[in-house]
Amino acid sequence: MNKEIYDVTIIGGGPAGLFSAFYSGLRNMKTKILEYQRTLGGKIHVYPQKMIWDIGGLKPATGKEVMDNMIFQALTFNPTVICNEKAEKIDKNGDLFEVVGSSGETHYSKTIIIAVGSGILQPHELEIKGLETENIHNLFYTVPSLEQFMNKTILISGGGNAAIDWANELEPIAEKIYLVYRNKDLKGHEAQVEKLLSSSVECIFESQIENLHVENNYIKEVLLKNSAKESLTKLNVDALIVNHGYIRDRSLFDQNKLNFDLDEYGAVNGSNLSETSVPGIYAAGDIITHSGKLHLIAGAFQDAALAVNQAKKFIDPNAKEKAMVSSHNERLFEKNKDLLKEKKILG
Ligand SMILES: Cc1cc2nc3c(=O)[nH]c(=O)nc-3n(C[C@H](O)[C@H](O)[C@H](O)COP(=O)(O)OP(=O)(O)OC[C@H]3O[C@@H](n4cnc5c(N)ncnc54)[C@H](O)[C@@H]3O)c2cc1C
Repeated sequence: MNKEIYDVTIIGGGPAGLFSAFYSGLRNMKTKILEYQRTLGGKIHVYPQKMIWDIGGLKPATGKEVMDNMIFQALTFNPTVICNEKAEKIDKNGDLFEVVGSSGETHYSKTIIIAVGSGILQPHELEIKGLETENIHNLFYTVPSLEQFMNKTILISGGGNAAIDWANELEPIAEKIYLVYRNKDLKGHEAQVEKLLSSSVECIFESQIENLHVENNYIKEVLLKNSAKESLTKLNVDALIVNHGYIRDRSLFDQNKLNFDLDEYGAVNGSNLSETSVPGIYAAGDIITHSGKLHLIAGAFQDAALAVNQAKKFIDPNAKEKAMVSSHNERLFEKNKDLLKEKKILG
């Protein structure tokens, strides 16, 4: 059997995995990315139309714009990308790591970067006794585009950050927004909660969805039950958006034959150089916790560059500690010439 061996296999194609792929290319490493979802981008797929302000040097951009740029950058050095592939377990055989994927394929690698974020995220689905909800066309678990909700009457169910953010973002364009939450106090960031409570969004607290009236696979009416008063209210809606949190699949660590040091929440206890407790395996992004951890995209980038530098040294102890800055990096010389010509700086 022909075993294709990679210098680094990156598990997860979100911000941490994507920047790891760019950086490992910069360091001339043969790179593979494994991603469970159909497409790269990670959890930014949950908020493609939210504005992101806190990435250094970048103008405010939507999640989708940031994601597209990160994917473009990650592909600079042509890594092998395998989507629809869940990494199910990691073993070690001699000097090589073996990642077993859901396709049945084994991926061979000298080092690994774990960039699985909070794991594979699946939304908690709405459960109504006796009702199949799968084929309902106007029931949503994410907001793929704001436009489709223009001038619509929308009910949002949930009281966490995502539900509150969606309500705030849809408020200026929707006809009417209701937000229903089973508790009294919303759980989101203070500023966003304040914004919501002073907006036209009608909040219905201590209430939950009791039933849906569905015609031809479209919800026409939602029945809400108030748990304090035991009363029922009917709402006519054009769309229902549900955010009741996510199921996080971190089964990659279930067998944990390699003895990863994990914290009580299942995150990898690592060093602030992105090392895990297993030599040759590094971690980056939301999955790793260390004393300098920054749970932002910018923090994922820093973890990723450090993880790649450590992986490079693991394979070749004589390798330089870090890559040359990109403006001097020899792998970019030719590309730089073309870009400078495009910008008419070079003739
Ligand atoms: C609503 C919301 C708004 C946010 N806003 C901002 C913001 O404005 N600015 C900011 O800096 N940050 C923001 N964040 C945080 C930011 O999105 C995360 O810090 C960042 O996505 C972490 O990147 P990651 O690559 O570590 O993980 P993720 O983005 O979660 O990517 C992990 C990837 O790994 C894949 N994966 C998981 N397990 C496996 C497996 N076993 N096999 C194969 N693939 C697997 C997943 O499918 C996923 O694609 C926000 C987060 C949320 C939820």
